[in-house]
Amino acid sequence: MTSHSINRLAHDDHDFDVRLEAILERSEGNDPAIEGRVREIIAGVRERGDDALLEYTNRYDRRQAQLADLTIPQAALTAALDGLDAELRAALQDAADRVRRYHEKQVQQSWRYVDDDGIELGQQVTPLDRAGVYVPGGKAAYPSSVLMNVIPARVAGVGEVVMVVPTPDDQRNPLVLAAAAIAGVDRVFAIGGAQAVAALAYGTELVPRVDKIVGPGNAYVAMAKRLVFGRVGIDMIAGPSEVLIVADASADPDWVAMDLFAQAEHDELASAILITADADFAERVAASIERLLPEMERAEIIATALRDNGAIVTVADADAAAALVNRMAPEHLELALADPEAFLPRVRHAGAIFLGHYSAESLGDYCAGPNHVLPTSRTARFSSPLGVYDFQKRSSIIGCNAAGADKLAQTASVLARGEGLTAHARSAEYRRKP
Ligand SMILES: NC(=O)c1ccc[n+]([C@@H]2O[C@H](COP(=O)([O-])OP(=O)(O)OC[C@H]3O[C@@H](n4cnc5c(N)ncnc54)[C@H](O)[C@@H]3O)[C@@H](O)[C@H]2O)c1
Ligand SMILES: N[C@H](CO)Cc1c[nH]c[nH+]1
Ligand SMILES: [Zn+2]
Repeated sequence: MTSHSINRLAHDDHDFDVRLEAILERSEGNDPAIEGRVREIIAGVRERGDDALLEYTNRYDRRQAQLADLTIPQAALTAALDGLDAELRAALQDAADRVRRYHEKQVQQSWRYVDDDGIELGQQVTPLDRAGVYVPGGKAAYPSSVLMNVIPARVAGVGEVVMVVPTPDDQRNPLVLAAAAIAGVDRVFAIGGAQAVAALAYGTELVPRVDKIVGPGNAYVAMAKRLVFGRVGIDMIAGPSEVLIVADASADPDWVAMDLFAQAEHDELASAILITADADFAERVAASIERLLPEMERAEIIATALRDNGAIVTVADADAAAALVNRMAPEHLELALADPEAFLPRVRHAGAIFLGHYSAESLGDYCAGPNHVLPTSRTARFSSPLGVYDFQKRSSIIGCNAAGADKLAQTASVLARGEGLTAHARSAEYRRKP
């Protein structure tokens, strides 16, 4: 064992399952203490509106704000964009263009058809009236998350896009504001955490109530979204970042180590796991980790994340690797393999899949085009990347003529009487031919 920085597991260890589950669970964020605090914050905002919003903002973001400071005016967004260094502005614009082009392919259209009985059926697609976008900002600023959240909403045709972003220590991030200008946000509030989610869900005098809240965030944000779901829609639970890399000896150990670091540097709760069937390659990645870690600017965060939620797992073969991938249902899956296409059909659960040595997750995080807001904590088993479809709703369309209604009413009245619902039955029977 050359590595002290990351957990080492072998699939045939007697305690493999227990250790793996412990590692995976740690980053799931189901801490009862967090739930208790978030419930309190939500109740505070519901009951005391802006007073509570301001109080929690000053407490948790270490601010000395007045209520007026919680609104970031459009002029500040434009000024941030105008003040941006040319290279940064071009990069933001390039990323925005790529993200828009990808998401335009996701637009769902309304459709209709006439069935054999002359009944017109269909689905009408409409955008949300108002969406709330959470942009994380506690430990790092995420202009890329502004683009990833707002552009699909705009492509869907959402009426109003309201963005919230925490502003710790009263420091606004100009790149985040510039991204909001490029993406076309309608209103921005300098608030974050559970209090921002509660304000968007219930509305306060300052913050308008939205129909759906989207966007990633830390354990407080994820818990708040869970708790307001039903009152408003939510996209998914997108918590701390995760990467799972399946690699063989054709991969460069330094590239693999850096890709693990890239997600570990987000957060102490981030998860970074390598699976390989090559024990010698596992040793080489472990050595790369030891050598490269001290060079990292965020070495402390990376070291904690690797120690708590990181692992190098050695398995017998590709079948065992595939079974583990689907069990972990990772947010990001890198297939750093000589033949990634051969492995791809085995993958059933993953938020985003990166094929081959050149498809680094970091490229997808910023600018490849697909969304970087992805299901975490194994929710890729039932949930998908954020997309235009999250901002569109569907209404069913049913249009009967007299002949079609006569046909349907026969079936409907029989079933309604079977259910003992006579008003339903008679309503249907009125539509029958005399
Ligand atoms: N899945 C994705 O697409 C994606 C993208 C970017 C970032 N992320 C993840 O988002 C997360 C961002 O987390 P972050 O912390 O940097 O920013 P954040 O905006 O999610 O959280 C900051 C807020 O947390 C609240 N908070 C912090 N400590 C608290 C406490 N003790 N009690 C109550 N509230 C508290 C504060 O209100 C603060 O405003 C990271 O885990 C990162 O991995 C995910
Ligand atoms: N890896 C994060 C979650 O998908 C996205 C991100 C933003 N900036 C850098 N990375
Ligand atoms: Zn990232």
